[in-house]
Amino acid sequence: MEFTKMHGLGNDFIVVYGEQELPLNASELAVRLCNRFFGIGADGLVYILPSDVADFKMRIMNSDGSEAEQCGNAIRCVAKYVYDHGYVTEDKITIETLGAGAQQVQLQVKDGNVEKVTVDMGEPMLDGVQIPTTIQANPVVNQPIDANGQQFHFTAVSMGNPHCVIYVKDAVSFDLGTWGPALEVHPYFPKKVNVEFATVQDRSHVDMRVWERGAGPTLACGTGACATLVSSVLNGTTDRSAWISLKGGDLFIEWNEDDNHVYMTGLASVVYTGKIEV
Ligand SMILES: N[C@H](CCC[C@H](N)C(=O)O)C(=O)O
Repeated sequence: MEFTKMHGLGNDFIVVYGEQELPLNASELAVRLCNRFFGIGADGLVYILPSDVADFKMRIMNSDGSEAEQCGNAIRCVAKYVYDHGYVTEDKITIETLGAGAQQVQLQVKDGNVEKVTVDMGEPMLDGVQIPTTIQANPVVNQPIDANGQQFHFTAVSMGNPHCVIYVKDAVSFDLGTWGPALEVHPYFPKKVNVEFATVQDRSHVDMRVWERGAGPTLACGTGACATLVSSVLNGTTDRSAWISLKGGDLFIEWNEDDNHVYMTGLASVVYTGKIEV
Protein backbone atom coordinates (compact mmCIF):
# COMPACT_ATOMS: atom_id res chain seq x y z
CA MET A 1 0.00 0.00 0.00
CA GLU A 2 1.33 3.44 -1.01
CA PHE A 3 0.82 6.24 1.50
CA THR A 4 1.81 9.83 2.21
CA LYS A 5 2.65 10.88 5.74
CA MET A 6 1.19 14.35 6.35
CA HIS A 7 0.36 16.61 9.27
CA GLY A 8 -1.59 19.67 10.23
CA LEU A 9 0.36 21.46 13.00
CA GLY A 10 1.84 18.14 14.10
CA ASN A 11 -1.50 16.28 14.16
CA ASP A 12 -0.27 13.57 11.84
CA PHE A 13 -1.90 11.21 9.40
CA ILE A 14 -1.24 8.34 7.05
CA VAL A 15 -2.98 9.46 3.85
CA VAL A 16 -4.09 6.83 1.32
CA TYR A 17 -5.41 7.62 -2.18
CA GLY A 18 -6.85 5.25 -4.76
CA GLU A 19 -9.38 3.12 -2.93
CA GLN A 20 -12.93 3.20 -4.30
CA GLU A 21 -14.43 2.76 -0.84
CA LEU A 22 -13.37 2.37 2.78
CA PRO A 23 -11.55 -0.98 3.12
CA LEU A 24 -13.35 -3.49 5.33
CA ASN A 25 -10.22 -3.79 7.48
CA ALA A 26 -9.70 -0.02 7.83
CA SER A 27 -10.16 -0.14 11.60
CA GLU A 28 -7.60 -2.92 12.10
CA LEU A 29 -5.21 -1.23 9.65
CA ALA A 30 -5.51 2.05 11.56
CA VAL A 31 -4.53 0.40 14.84
CA ARG A 32 -1.60 -1.42 13.21
CA LEU A 33 -0.24 1.39 11.02
CA CYS A 34 -0.75 4.26 13.51
CA ASN A 35 1.28 2.45 16.17
CA ARG A 36 4.38 4.58 16.77
CA PHE A 37 6.57 1.59 17.63
CA PHE A 38 5.40 -1.27 15.43
CA GLY A 39 3.87 0.70 12.57
CA ILE A 40 4.33 3.93 10.61
CA GLY A 41 3.09 6.04 13.54
CA ALA A 42 0.28 8.60 13.31
CA ASP A 43 -2.79 10.03 15.04
CA GLY A 44 -5.01 8.73 12.25
CA LEU A 45 -5.43 6.87 8.95
CA VAL A 46 -7.10 8.95 6.22
CA TYR A 47 -8.65 7.66 2.99
CA ILE A 48 -9.32 9.94 0.00
CA LEU A 49 -12.26 8.37 -1.87
CA PRO A 50 -14.58 9.25 -4.75
CA SER A 51 -17.72 11.21 -3.84
CA ASP A 52 -21.11 11.67 -5.48
CA VAL A 53 -21.61 15.12 -3.94
CA ALA A 54 -18.13 16.66 -3.82
CA ASP A 55 -14.77 16.50 -5.58
CA PHE A 56 -13.58 13.91 -3.05
CA LYS A 57 -14.71 12.13 0.11
CA MET A 58 -12.55 11.88 3.24
CA ARG A 59 -12.92 9.03 5.76
CA ILE A 60 -10.75 9.16 8.88
CA MET A 61 -9.91 6.42 11.37
CA ASN A 62 -8.48 7.36 14.78
CA SER A 63 -5.40 5.48 15.98
CA ASP A 64 -7.61 3.35 18.24
CA GLY A 65 -9.49 2.11 15.17
CA SER A 66 -12.64 4.15 15.72
CA GLU A 67 -13.99 6.22 12.82
CA ALA A 68 -14.48 9.96 13.31
CA GLU A 69 -17.16 11.96 11.56
CA GLN A 70 -14.86 14.89 10.88
CA CYS A 71 -11.23 16.03 11.18
CA GLY A 72 -10.13 19.59 10.58
CA ASN A 73 -6.38 19.04 10.31
CA ALA A 74 -6.87 16.05 8.02
CA ILE A 75 -9.19 17.86 5.62
CA ARG A 76 -6.49 20.51 5.06
CA CYS A 77 -4.01 17.70 4.33
CA VAL A 78 -6.44 16.06 1.88
CA ALA A 79 -6.94 19.38 0.05
CA LYS A 80 -3.17 19.87 -0.27
CA TYR A 81 -2.71 16.26 -1.41
CA VAL A 82 -5.21 16.40 -4.27
CA TYR A 83 -3.92 19.80 -5.42
CA ASP A 84 -0.24 18.75 -5.31
CA HIS A 85 -1.06 15.59 -7.31
CA GLY A 86 -2.93 17.54 -9.97
CA TYR A 87 -6.24 15.80 -9.26
CA VAL A 88 -7.78 19.27 -9.17
CA THR A 89 -6.79 22.35 -11.13
CA GLU A 90 -8.80 24.92 -9.17
CA ASP A 91 -7.71 26.39 -5.86
CA LYS A 92 -11.30 25.97 -4.61
CA ILE A 93 -12.48 22.39 -4.06
CA THR A 94 -15.12 20.47 -2.14
CA ILE A 95 -14.49 17.56 0.22
CA GLU A 96 -17.26 15.41 1.67
CA THR A 97 -17.11 14.19 5.27
CA LEU A 98 -19.52 12.06 7.28
CA GLY A 99 -20.03 14.83 9.80
CA ALA A 100 -20.49 17.87 7.61
CA GLY A 101 -21.35 16.75 4.05
CA ALA A 102 -19.71 18.59 1.15
CA GLN A 103 -17.36 21.26 2.53
CA GLN A 104 -15.84 24.16 0.61
CA VAL A 105 -12.05 24.35 0.83
CA GLN A 106 -10.03 27.34 -0.40
CA LEU A 107 -6.35 26.77 -1.07
CA GLN A 108 -3.99 29.74 -0.82
CA VAL A 109 -1.39 28.95 -3.49
CA LYS A 110 1.81 30.91 -4.23
CA ASP A 111 4.19 29.92 -7.02
CA GLY A 112 2.44 26.56 -7.25
CA ASN A 113 2.85 25.81 -3.56
CA VAL A 114 -0.09 25.44 -1.18
CA GLU A 115 0.69 27.96 1.55
CA LYS A 116 -2.48 27.92 3.66
CA VAL A 117 -5.83 26.19 3.54
CA THR A 118 -9.17 27.68 4.62
CA VAL A 119 -11.96 25.18 5.29
CA ASP A 120 -15.67 25.89 5.72
CA MET A 121 -16.30 23.61 8.68
CA GLY A 122 -20.05 24.16 8.50
CA GLU A 123 -22.42 25.15 11.30
CA PRO A 124 -21.64 24.18 14.90
CA MET A 125 -24.20 21.91 16.56
CA LEU A 126 -25.12 23.30 19.98
CA ASP A 127 -28.19 21.26 20.98
CA GLY A 128 -27.11 18.98 23.83
CA VAL A 129 -29.00 15.94 22.59
CA GLN A 130 -27.67 16.31 19.01
CA ILE A 131 -24.01 16.75 19.97
CA PRO A 132 -24.59 14.12 21.54
CA THR A 133 -24.62 14.60 25.28
CA THR A 134 -27.11 13.49 27.94
CA ILE A 135 -27.67 17.15 28.84
CA GLN A 136 -31.10 18.52 27.86
CA ALA A 137 -29.98 22.06 27.02
CA ASN A 138 -29.38 24.15 23.91
CA PRO A 139 -26.71 25.37 24.08
CA VAL A 140 -24.74 23.37 26.71
CA VAL A 141 -22.70 26.15 28.34
CA ASN A 142 -20.65 26.17 31.55
CA GLN A 143 -22.19 22.93 32.88
CA PRO A 144 -20.61 21.18 35.90
CA ILE A 145 -18.88 17.85 35.32
CA ASP A 146 -16.92 15.62 37.74
CA ALA A 147 -13.88 13.57 36.73
CA ASN A 148 -11.53 11.72 39.08
CA GLY A 149 -13.00 13.61 42.05
CA GLN A 150 -12.40 17.03 40.50
CA GLN A 151 -15.23 19.32 39.35
CA PHE A 152 -14.88 21.24 36.07
CA HIS A 153 -17.31 23.31 34.04
CA PHE A 154 -17.69 22.54 30.33
CA THR A 155 -19.28 23.82 27.16
CA ALA A 156 -20.23 21.22 24.52
CA VAL A 157 -20.04 21.81 20.75
CA SER A 158 -20.20 19.44 17.79
CA MET A 159 -18.39 20.22 14.53
CA GLY A 160 -19.68 16.93 13.19
CA ASN A 161 -17.70 15.30 16.01
CA PRO A 162 -18.32 15.94 19.71
CA HIS A 163 -16.22 18.33 21.83
CA CYS A 164 -16.11 19.23 25.52
CA VAL A 165 -14.37 22.59 26.15
CA ILE A 166 -13.10 23.29 29.68
CA TYR A 167 -11.46 26.58 30.74
CA VAL A 168 -8.45 26.24 33.03
CA LYS A 169 -5.91 28.64 34.56
CA ASP A 170 -3.00 27.54 32.36
CA ALA A 171 -3.83 25.24 29.43
CA VAL A 172 -0.19 25.12 28.32
CA SER A 173 0.96 23.33 31.46
CA PHE A 174 -2.29 21.46 32.14
CA ASP A 175 -1.95 17.75 33.00
CA LEU A 176 -3.88 16.20 30.08
CA GLY A 177 -3.05 12.64 31.11
CA THR A 178 -4.77 12.90 34.49
CA TRP A 179 -8.06 14.37 33.35
CA GLY A 180 -8.34 13.68 29.59
CA PRO A 181 -9.01 9.92 29.68
CA ALA A 182 -11.76 10.15 32.33
CA LEU A 183 -13.54 13.00 30.54
CA GLU A 184 -13.25 11.29 27.11
CA VAL A 185 -15.43 8.44 28.36
CA HIS A 186 -17.64 10.42 30.78
CA PRO A 187 -21.27 9.17 30.85
CA TYR A 188 -22.46 12.62 29.68
CA PHE A 189 -21.11 11.70 26.21
CA PRO A 190 -22.77 8.63 24.64
CA LYS A 191 -20.29 8.66 21.71
CA LYS A 192 -17.34 9.65 23.93
CA VAL A 193 -15.83 13.11 23.38
CA ASN A 194 -12.79 15.16 22.37
CA VAL A 195 -11.68 17.23 25.38
CA GLU A 196 -10.20 20.71 25.00
CA PHE A 197 -8.57 22.58 27.91
CA ALA A 198 -8.43 26.30 27.11
CA THR A 199 -7.09 29.55 28.57
CA VAL A 200 -8.38 32.78 27.04
CA GLN A 201 -5.46 35.24 26.71
CA ASP A 202 -7.54 38.05 25.20
CA ARG A 203 -10.56 38.47 22.92
CA SER A 204 -8.60 37.29 19.87
CA HIS A 205 -6.24 34.70 21.35
CA VAL A 206 -6.84 31.41 23.18
CA ASP A 207 -4.30 28.81 24.30
CA MET A 208 -5.67 25.28 23.96
CA ARG A 209 -4.44 21.74 24.58
CA VAL A 210 -6.43 18.68 23.55
CA TRP A 211 -7.09 15.10 24.57
CA GLU A 212 -8.67 13.58 21.48
CA ARG A 213 -11.34 10.91 21.37
CA GLY A 214 -9.74 7.76 20.01
CA ALA A 215 -6.25 9.24 19.77
CA GLY A 216 -5.31 10.74 23.15
CA PRO A 217 -3.04 13.79 23.42
CA THR A 218 -2.32 15.25 19.97
CA LEU A 219 -0.32 18.34 19.02
CA ALA A 220 -3.33 19.96 17.42
CA CYS A 221 -7.02 19.43 16.70
CA GLY A 222 -8.76 21.43 13.98
CA THR A 223 -12.33 20.65 15.00
CA GLY A 224 -11.26 21.20 18.61
CA ALA A 225 -9.98 24.67 17.71
CA CYS A 226 -13.34 25.40 16.04
CA ALA A 227 -15.22 24.13 19.09
CA THR A 228 -13.02 26.23 21.38
CA LEU A 229 -13.76 29.42 19.42
CA VAL A 230 -17.51 28.72 19.37
CA SER A 231 -17.47 27.92 23.09
CA SER A 232 -15.53 31.11 23.87
CA VAL A 233 -18.08 33.21 21.95
CA LEU A 234 -20.93 31.48 23.80
CA ASN A 235 -19.15 32.25 27.10
CA GLY A 236 -18.60 35.87 26.04
CA THR A 237 -14.81 35.69 26.37
CA THR A 238 -13.67 36.20 22.73
CA ASP A 239 -14.77 37.90 19.56
CA ARG A 240 -16.18 35.78 16.71
CA SER A 241 -12.72 35.30 15.20
CA ALA A 242 -9.53 34.48 17.07
CA TRP A 243 -6.19 32.70 16.97
CA ILE A 244 -6.25 29.33 18.73
CA SER A 245 -2.70 28.45 19.83
CA LEU A 246 -2.07 24.70 20.06
CA LYS A 247 1.08 22.83 20.99
CA GLY A 248 1.83 22.27 17.30
CA GLY A 249 1.00 25.78 16.09
CA ASP A 250 -1.78 28.30 15.51
CA LEU A 251 -5.13 28.11 13.71
CA PHE A 252 -7.27 31.12 12.81
CA ILE A 253 -10.93 30.40 13.43
CA GLU A 254 -13.94 32.54 12.52
CA TRP A 255 -17.59 31.88 13.42
CA ASN A 256 -19.30 33.93 10.74
CA GLU A 257 -22.34 35.82 12.02
CA ASP A 258 -24.04 35.98 8.60
CA ASP A 259 -24.00 32.30 7.57
CA ASN A 260 -23.37 30.74 11.02
CA HIS A 261 -20.52 28.72 9.48
CA VAL A 262 -17.15 28.21 11.17
CA TYR A 263 -14.07 28.85 9.01
CA MET A 264 -10.67 27.38 9.88
CA THR A 265 -7.38 28.54 8.30
CA GLY A 266 -4.05 26.80 8.78
CA LEU A 267 -1.16 24.88 7.26
CA ALA A 268 -0.88 21.38 5.88
CA SER A 269 2.43 19.60 5.35
CA VAL A 270 3.90 16.53 3.67
CA VAL A 271 6.57 14.60 5.60
CA TYR A 272 7.33 11.70 3.22
CA THR A 273 5.78 9.12 0.92
CA GLY A 274 6.20 5.40 1.35
CA LYS A 275 4.98 1.87 0.67
CA ILE A 276 4.08 -0.76 3.25
CA GLU A 277 2.91 -4.37 3.06
CA VAL A 278 -0.58 -4.65 4.55
N1 LIG B 1 -10.25 12.33 17.33
C1 LIG B 1 -11.31 13.04 16.61
C2 LIG B 1 -11.06 13.00 15.10
C3 LIG B 1 -9.85 13.83 14.71
C4 LIG B 1 -10.13 15.28 14.96
C5 LIG B 1 -8.90 16.16 14.98
N2 LIG B 1 -7.64 15.50 14.72
C6 LIG B 1 -9.08 17.36 14.09
O1 LIG B 1 -8.09 17.87 13.53
O2 LIG B 1 -10.24 17.83 13.99
C7 LIG B 1 -12.67 12.38 16.91
O3 LIG B 1 -12.71 11.19 17.20
O4 LIG B 1 -13.68 13.11 16.79
